Amino acid sequence: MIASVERSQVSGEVAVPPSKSYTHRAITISALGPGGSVKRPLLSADTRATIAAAEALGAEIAIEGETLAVAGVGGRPKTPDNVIDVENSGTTLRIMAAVAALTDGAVLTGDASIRGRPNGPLLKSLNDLGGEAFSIKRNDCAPLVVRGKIRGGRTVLDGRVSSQFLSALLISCPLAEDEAEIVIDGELKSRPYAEITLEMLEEAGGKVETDFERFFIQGGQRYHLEEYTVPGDFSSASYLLAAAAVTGSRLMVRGLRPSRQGDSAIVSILRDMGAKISWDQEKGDLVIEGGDLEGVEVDASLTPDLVPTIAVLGSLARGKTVVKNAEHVRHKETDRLSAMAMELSKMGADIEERPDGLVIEGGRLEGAIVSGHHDHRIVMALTVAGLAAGDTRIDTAESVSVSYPSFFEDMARIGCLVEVGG
Ligand SMILES: O=C(O)C1=C[C@@H](OP(=O)(O)O)[C@@H](O)[C@H](O)C1
Ligand SMILES: C=C(OP(=O)(O)O)C(=O)O
Repeated sequence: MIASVERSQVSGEVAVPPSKSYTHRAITISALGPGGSVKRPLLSADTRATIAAAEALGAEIAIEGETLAVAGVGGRPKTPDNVIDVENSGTTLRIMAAVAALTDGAVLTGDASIRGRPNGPLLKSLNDLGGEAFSIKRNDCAPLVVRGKIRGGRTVLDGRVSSQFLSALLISCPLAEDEAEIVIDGELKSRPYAEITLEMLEEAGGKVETDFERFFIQGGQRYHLEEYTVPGDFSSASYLLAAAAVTGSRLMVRGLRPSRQGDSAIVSILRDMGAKISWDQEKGDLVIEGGDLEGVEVDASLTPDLVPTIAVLGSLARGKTVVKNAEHVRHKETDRLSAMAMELSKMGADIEERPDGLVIEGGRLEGAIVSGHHDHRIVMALTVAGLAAGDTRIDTAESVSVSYPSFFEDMARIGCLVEVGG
């Protein structure tokens, strides 16, 4: 589908969708215990893939209005009858591969993007912990074959590629028989996502001891996540906030309470760039007023999903914006450093791709025909660019369903001139 965006202002108020990362974890951890209810979950393509995978592993999950009623497996996931298709969701692939390593085994695969994303460190660790796991094509990518059962033991995990490998092991190891020790090699990228995993495990009674270099996990644990309400998503919020910032508009964004989500850094990044922000943290209401923006330097190690948004903000700000420490942003739905450099260049941006980031000399953007690369975050970021530039067409717009299915409806409701069709 093509999204056509015209120059426009935004106004009024909008509520952010629920967090994708918390929803994945709430479903999985609830499904691994006796079950319970997950309230206000994000229902998107990625989280539906997690629901389907949890069902394949023996849980029963019913969507009842704004709640998921989960009947769990009580610590013993069952061997799936069929291949698990995670579609476009890296989080689902990594977490469910480790959960499948508690069963007799499974085959996991997904769409073309998933079949190009790396899993080497996770496969190594599952083998170190007593399981058997390999990539059919021997390229570390899906299709993956996982055979049980991990028992425990010690493994060294490369932290530089994705935190999802660690999150996956943190969720599965407590249910294995013996104690496990995970030692992180190199800088742990995207650490806040591992912190979200630990927070959710703690909610469910799971215990992990760590100084973030080593993780000690007792075996034979059980989870119980009786009821959990999913918080708002700061990565999704970044597009709404950026839309106000680049168009000089005033917007109230609701559903944003302080959170472990690393992407809550979007608030301080926008402040640093010169946007006026007032935030009632208790209510979760944030009011932003855009205007002239200044370039910033951002270390994206902890916040990879903000990079497309920051690239657009930097292209429209005065002066230089530098994004660094973002090598891992190349291993997402697409290589997002290369995709953003390519597409924003078509809109007239002065943007240079570096091995670990982007250097942008801000200025104006012009309308153009651009590609969303089948990547939800590229599509949403380019929509924001189109709001400032006008006359912009973005292909593969349907991919917003991965994390923010009502994105275009929400944008239209706050005044964005956008039409989706074809
Ligand atoms: O665990 C998670 O929920 C996620 C972890 C991050 O990935 P990496 O750890 O691979 O950087 C992030 O980019 C992704 O959108 C969601
Ligand atoms: C990279 C993302 O998710 P995942 O890794 O789950 O595909 C994302 O949502 O930007």
